[in-house]
Amino acid sequence: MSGPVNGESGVGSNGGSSVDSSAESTAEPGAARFDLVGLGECMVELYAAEPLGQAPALRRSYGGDVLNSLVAASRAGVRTGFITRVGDDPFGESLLAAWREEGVDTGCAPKVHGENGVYFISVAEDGEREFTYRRAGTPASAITPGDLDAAYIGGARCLLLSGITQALSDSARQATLAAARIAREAGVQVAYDPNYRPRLWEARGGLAAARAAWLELMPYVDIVLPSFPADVELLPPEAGVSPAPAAGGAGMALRRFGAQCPQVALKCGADGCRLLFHGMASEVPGVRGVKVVDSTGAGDAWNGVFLTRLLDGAPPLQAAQDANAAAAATLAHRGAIPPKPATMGTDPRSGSMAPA
Ligand SMILES: O=C(O)C(=O)C[C@H](O)[C@H](O)COP(=O)(O)O
Repeated sequence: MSGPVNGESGVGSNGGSSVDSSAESTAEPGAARFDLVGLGECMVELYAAEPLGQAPALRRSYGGDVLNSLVAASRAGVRTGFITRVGDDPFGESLLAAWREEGVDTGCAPKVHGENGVYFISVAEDGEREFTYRRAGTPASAITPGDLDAAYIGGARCLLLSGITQALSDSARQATLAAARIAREAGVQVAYDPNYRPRLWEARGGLAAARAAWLELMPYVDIVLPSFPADVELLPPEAGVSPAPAAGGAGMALRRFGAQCPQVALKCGADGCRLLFHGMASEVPGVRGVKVVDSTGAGDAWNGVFLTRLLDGAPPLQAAQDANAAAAATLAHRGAIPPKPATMGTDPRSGSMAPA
């Protein structure tokens, strides 16, 4: 299965399933219960306009890469579900309520005993974010393959996985792999954002462990959604290629990711993104003139809208343009998830999305 990046719908397959209208698809879009389900952890999010150590008060929201993408996808009009575990502390119920309010199904997000993770956002002058985590031993990080419901995953058209979930614990890494296998078996497309977070991998074997987690998952991945240059580090070293992530630029990175997966969408921050779908390369410039308040969640919104548009049948180029607009809208707000009305129009299927 192949198609030009700016031509026919481009969600193909890495030797397995497909969610587009092509003949290989085993799951009829109409028959699926969900369009997009994701596995991960959502945390309580705390941030302030001032440097964290000087802020007299912090604002509370919530965020977690996969969940952020599901919210963006849900707002863009597809049916979503979140697979996780939620702590029964004072935040648990409000997390579940917030996700439901966004239209994200919580049927596979049981409330269990324990404390939910927390993360703090520090923002540099240019809007670039840094996270401080309090998430060791959280209920979500203790998820195991035994927590997965094969029918839930099999009832979706696409499954979104993340390297952050793999970094949480050994059982969460195994659950990520098990979910991918279930999806492959059921003919469900697998999308994967490697989202390399060195700080999360520190206690678990560092880059070598992160790379091993990436390598074990890739055979099941139909579409990979890395960021440049951060995620380039995960690629196995190549003879003659400098190990510096930015060496060779985004073009070289795209080629190297393309050697691992037939469909690559490489997010390049302010420069937009590059696509490599079945050998067809393309570049989509970012939205110009955006004042970056906080870059948190931009990549996740990008993933959610890109996948939504592909699931809608849009060509990858169009999907990427809409995803760039959604990411730009996110940059204008503090926190991972921007306020609902400011993000996009009420009828997302009717055309383009409007940045705030
Ligand atoms: O770091 C984690 O574990 C989280 O999930 C918290 C954040 O909400 C996302 O990381 C934001 O992701 P970006 O879209 O890449 O800014």
